[in-house]
Amino acid sequence: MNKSTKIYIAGHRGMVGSAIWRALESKGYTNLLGKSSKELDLKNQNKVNEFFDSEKPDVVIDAAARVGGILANNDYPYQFLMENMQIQNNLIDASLKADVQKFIFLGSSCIYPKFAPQPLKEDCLLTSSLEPTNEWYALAKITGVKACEAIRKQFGKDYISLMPTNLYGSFDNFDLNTSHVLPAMIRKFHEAKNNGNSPVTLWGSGTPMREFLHVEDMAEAVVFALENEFKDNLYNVGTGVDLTIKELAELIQKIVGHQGDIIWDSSKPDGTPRKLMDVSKMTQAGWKAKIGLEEGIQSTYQWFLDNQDSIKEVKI
Ligand SMILES: NC(=O)C1=CN([C@@H]2O[C@H](COP(=O)(O)OP(=O)(O)OC[C@H]3O[C@@H](n4cnc5c(N)ncnc54)[C@H](OP(=O)(O)O)[C@@H]3O)[C@@H](O)[C@H]2O)C=CC1
Ligand SMILES: C[C@H]1O[C@H](OP(=O)(O)OP(=O)(O)OC[C@H]2O[C@@H](n3cnc4c(=O)[nH]c(N)nc43)[C@H](O)[C@@H]2O)[C@@H](O)[C@@H](O)C1=O
Repeated sequence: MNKSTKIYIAGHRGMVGSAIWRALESKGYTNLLGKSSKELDLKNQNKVNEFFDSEKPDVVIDAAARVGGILANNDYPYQFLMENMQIQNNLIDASLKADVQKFIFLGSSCIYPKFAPQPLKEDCLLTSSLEPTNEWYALAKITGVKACEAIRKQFGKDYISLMPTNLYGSFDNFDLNTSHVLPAMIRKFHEAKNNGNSPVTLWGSGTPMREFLHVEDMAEAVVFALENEFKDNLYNVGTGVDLTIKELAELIQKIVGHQGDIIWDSSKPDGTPRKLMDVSKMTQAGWKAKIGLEEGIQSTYQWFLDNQDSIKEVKI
């Protein structure tokens, strides 16, 4: 890919989009384009079409979405379904009309069925029913994958979908109602440590298993996908390693240095029991994750400490 290629990163202020921006900049890409949601609401089809008409990007990376943890997904099904479909439909359709040559769509591991065989292979998509806490978000993401696949099939364009596992890192959302588990645990253990090692309440049973990928690894995967032509439309992106939520809690408790009790609140949902990615397609393509979980949590905790006054708290 030419370093002056015009690349539009939708969602460039988010955790993933900003990491992609930094990764591209550090590799010498000079023609990056981004708009905040205030400057361009991607739910507005007319505005999106006007933006594509005037800017004419060569490449589009879609890291814009309504994103949240298990509770936000469960409590706001309409926003997670509709906003995500609106954003991605407008971006994908405008890209096709504007003759964008390469489009990278970011989905999520929750597109796969709740009880699919582990590790999750790309071809288990649509083989059985979804996890109820996030089926709305998953359905939106599945339609995004299928729209890119349809364009690939019908128009022969290089539109691909990457399915990240659970992500974490700097610029994450630390709002305790809407965040994912890893930033929530960092904040809860940190605040409890500073409160005389008071007990920390976590959600569910602690038995579900999750796989975590550092956002800088995710950004590297996107750059890899940008610079290489993939033969297929759908690729999982993860580490291929998971752990229980209880093990994650003990690791974060150790890193933060909290010494109190952990209480498990069984009134909160567990979600899917396990969603470990089969990452062999990406490995065969030539990409693999580099940042270990303990190292990644340590640097994320350090980032949290350095940015406590300005941490992001997403409200819905
Ligand atoms: N975080 C995770 O664990 C995972 C994330 N993903 C996927 O990665 C992608 C990025 O997620 P992440 O970075 O974590 O999310 P963030 O919430 O950090 O960022 C999302 C970005 O989307 C933008 N956005 C949202 N709505 C609109 C809108 N209506 N118009 C314009 N822009 C909008 C926001 O822009 P602004 O800041 O300007 O408001 C924001 O910068 C998403 O597709 C998500 O589904 C997949 C798996 C796991
Ligand atoms: C990325 C992914 O993210 C979501 O799926 P999820 O993995 O279930 O989400 P999560 O990170 O919020 O929780 C993981 C596990 O952790 C437990 N848990 C314990 N204590 C806290 C806690 O304090 N906060 C949160 N959020 N979870 C907690 C929680 O009960 C669950 O068992 C989907 O939105 C989905 O759409 C999606 O794509």
